[in-house]
Amino acid sequence: MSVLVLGGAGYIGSHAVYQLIEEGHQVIVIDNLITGHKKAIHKNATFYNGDIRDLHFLHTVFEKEDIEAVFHFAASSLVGESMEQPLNYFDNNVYGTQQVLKAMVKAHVDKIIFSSTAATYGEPISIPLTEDMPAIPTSPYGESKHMMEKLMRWAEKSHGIKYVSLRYFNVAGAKESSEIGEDHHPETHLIPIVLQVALGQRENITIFGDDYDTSDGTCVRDYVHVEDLIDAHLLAWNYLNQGGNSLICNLGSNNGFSVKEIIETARKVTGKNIPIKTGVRRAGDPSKLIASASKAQNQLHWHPKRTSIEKIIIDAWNWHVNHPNGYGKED
Ligand SMILES: NC(=O)c1ccc[n+]([C@@H]2O[C@H](COP(=O)([O-])OP(=O)(O)OC[C@H]3O[C@@H](n4cnc5c(N)ncnc54)[C@H](O)[C@@H]3O)[C@@H](O)[C@H]2O)c1
Ligand SMILES: O=c1ccn([C@@H]2O[C@H](COP(=O)(O)OP(=O)(O)O[C@H]3O[C@H](CO)[C@H](O)[C@H](O)[C@H]3O)[C@@H](O)[C@H]2O)c(=O)[nH]1
Repeated sequence: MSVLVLGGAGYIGSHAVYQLIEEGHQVIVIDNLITGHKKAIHKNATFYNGDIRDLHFLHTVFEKEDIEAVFHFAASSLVGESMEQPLNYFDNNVYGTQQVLKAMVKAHVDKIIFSSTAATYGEPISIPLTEDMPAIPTSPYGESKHMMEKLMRWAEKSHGIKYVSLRYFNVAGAKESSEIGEDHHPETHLIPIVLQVALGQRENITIFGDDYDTSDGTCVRDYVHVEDLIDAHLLAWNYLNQGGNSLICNLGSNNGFSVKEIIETARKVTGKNIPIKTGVRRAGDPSKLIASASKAQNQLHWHPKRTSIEKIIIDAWNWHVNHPNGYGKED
């Protein structure tokens, strides 16, 4: 039997595909390559180029392949873009997931592991964030992910589909072997941008606000290594296979780093002087996001192994040095 990875050509999905194949699983990938890269897909995966909103296409894949579980990474995921194009975000993320669930019902596939986000919480009422805190998203992106969680809940009640919704905090790093890594156009995430400055591809990094109520005035985030994150997905799948109930879980480290601390660590790792500029706050940025990771530890037995911020930045740096133009030109 096979695992179906939706969005398996993207940054996080491609790491899931590699890890699943390395652990001996058969993998089917669906991706429309809107932000993903064909070259990021493991050569032993079976690839279908298509859109999760196309129900007829999904039925064809589910009929052809013997699928036992779905790992769902396919989504639009930029907070700022979602503020400008809210309806596109609901279309791709909510309608897309609805079609996936319909196809699963028809094909009698009853397990899904799904990418959610810390953006579902909105402004934190206290730190660290626990899963029982209210979800009051401040962007259409966060709202769309919260709606996806609600779709799952009702699909479980009526159709028995079990899910684990993993609320990622800030995902960073790359596969230790540097075969795959992060390549977004445009890039908006802090760590890859800082490393592009170190590589000489950008002149400086603009810090979005240094007047927050944090130790050095810059925003604090909880960074998780992409490979640790994928470990949690495999554990979540195992948990469902053992009869576990559907679950919503944070994936973070209980630990936060400020923007300035990230830049300082990147200077040490790369040995480069990374020039900074201080800019205004970015709309919608909460000052501090730190996860309580207790639920993932207790329920999934998730114990991340690559928690030092140096390790996360070293692996990201190795990817950038070995692939200065990312995946380069597509075939
Ligand atoms: N990167 C982060 O820090 C972060 C944090 C929280 C949650 N997430 C979530 O994790 C998931 C993966 O994020 P990522 O950073 O790898 O993003 P990404 O853009 O690199 O990957 C998404 C993949 O899904 C594909 N895709 C998008 N819409 C599709 C559709 N309609 N049909 C088929 N394929 C489609 C894209 O082509 C791409 O390959 C997303 O759901 C995102 O919301 C990411
Ligand atoms: O050029 C930059 C880019 C980012 N930042 C700052 O760096 C921090 C991290 O920003 P990222 O864009 O890397 O990440 P976000 O925290 O905004 O968001 C990420 O994590 C969230 C959950 O915590 C969501 O899931 C979202 O999808 C994902 O992109 C923020 O304070 C941001 O203001 C800068 O100062 N300059």
